[in-house]
Amino acid sequence: MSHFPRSPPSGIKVIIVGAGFAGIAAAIECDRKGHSVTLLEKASSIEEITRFGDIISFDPNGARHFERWPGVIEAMYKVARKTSWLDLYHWKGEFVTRQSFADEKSWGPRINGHRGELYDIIYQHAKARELDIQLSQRVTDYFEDDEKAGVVVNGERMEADVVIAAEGVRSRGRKIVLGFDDKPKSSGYAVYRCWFHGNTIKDNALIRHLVVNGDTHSGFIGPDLHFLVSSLKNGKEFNWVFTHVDDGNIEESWQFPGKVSDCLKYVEGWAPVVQEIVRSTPRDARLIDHKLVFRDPLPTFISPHARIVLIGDAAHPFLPTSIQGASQSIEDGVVLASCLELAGKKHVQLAVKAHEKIRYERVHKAQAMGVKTRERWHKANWDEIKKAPEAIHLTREPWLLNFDAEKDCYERYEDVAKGIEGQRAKL
Ligand SMILES: Cc1cc2nc3c(=O)[nH]c(=O)nc-3n(C[C@H](O)[C@H](O)[C@H](O)COP(=O)(O)OP(=O)(O)OC[C@H]3O[C@@H](n4cnc5c(N)ncnc54)[C@H](O)[C@@H]3O)c2cc1C
Repeated sequence: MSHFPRSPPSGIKVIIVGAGFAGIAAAIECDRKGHSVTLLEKASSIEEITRFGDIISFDPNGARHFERWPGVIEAMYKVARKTSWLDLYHWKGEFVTRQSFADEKSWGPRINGHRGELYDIIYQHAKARELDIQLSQRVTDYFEDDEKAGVVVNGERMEADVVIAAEGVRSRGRKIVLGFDDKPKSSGYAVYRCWFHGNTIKDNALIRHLVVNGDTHSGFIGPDLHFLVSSLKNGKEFNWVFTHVDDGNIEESWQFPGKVSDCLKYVEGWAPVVQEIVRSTPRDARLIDHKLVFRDPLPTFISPHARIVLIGDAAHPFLPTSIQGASQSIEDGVVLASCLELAGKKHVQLAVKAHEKIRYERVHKAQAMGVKTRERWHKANWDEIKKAPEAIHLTREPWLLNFDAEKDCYERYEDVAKGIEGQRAKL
């Protein structure tokens, strides 16, 4: 048993499928709340999980939970970007506005950094907690009845009180929850993403300012495209991403290679700085073209017997412009673990139903914000923006960001649970 603070054992056995941010956060939170956890991940090594990806963002509503995992937030601060602003430019290069996030300090920490590095910090914490994390475990099926739930993994059945399906956008858990196979659709957008050493451009007169003045964070907004650039670790590392209209061919993978020549076509006529950033991408840099999938909001996150729960991208994939995908996936684990703690082993199904009630509306409200920001950016009316530049600021609302999912759950659980029981009594 690890030395980290932990509630008394609840006797609740939880299987979690997928050790992405949603799964690993749920595992840590379940451990904190005294549940017994097995985390199954199909990747065969931690390197396989951390190898892919680039910039990822946790807003205060997500990152505040890292403060409760000893040592995690301190380690993250060392590798995270140290900016408290976003500089926004017209696509031809004219500076428009600086959005400051400094006032949000009291809402909690903001963490923006390399997905692999941040993940590794959480993973090491999970290991230090002595969690049962099993790699090379590809779950192929789910089952449940009124008494238990389980998974089929490597041909074997494994059972628990609750199963959490956290396998990302291609979740197999969706089938048992929805009752049918829900195929992803193209969102009509894709993202080119790239990360390389800041040194590569430190002698390039046109763009060196992006890496020789400490950390930076800028966005260039144009018709149907936005281009975000940032530097971290005092300019030692550099990354750019841009969302663009896509042909609808969904290759739902983070490994689809992109080409600089293709990227340049999208930014033809854009500010010389933007074109130079793309042109300067080293040949050996990891440049990927990630097709964004669209999924209709699910009618439910939980299975008919309320013993299997979808969390993270499996339940609700987010657009990058929402900047909430990762944070909401952390909130999911926090709320589910808390509901199970408050309900106790005898009322696991009530806990699962309460989790859904607590999460459903908030998650969908947050999802809708990503669409709004993308529309405001891609269809910007520049005459109007000249008069009121803050019209292209990211929407930063306290209901979403100044929010403690654990506290909220502790406060609301009893009422929510009573509501569910009341409804059942009426049937
Ligand atoms: C490789 C990768 C790179 C990414 N890079 C970025 C990025 O750079 N920036 C960004 O903003 N977002 C990125 N994302 C998405 C981001 O991590 C998620 O949107 C968000 O963090 C929610 O995470 P999640 O845990 O729900 O899903 P995911 O992060 O997709 O994690 C799902 C996990 O489940 C595992 N899994 C899937 N199927 C099974 C199965 N049948 N059995 C067992 N395990 C299974 C997967 O291997 C994966 O580890 C990336 C996702 C992945 C998988």
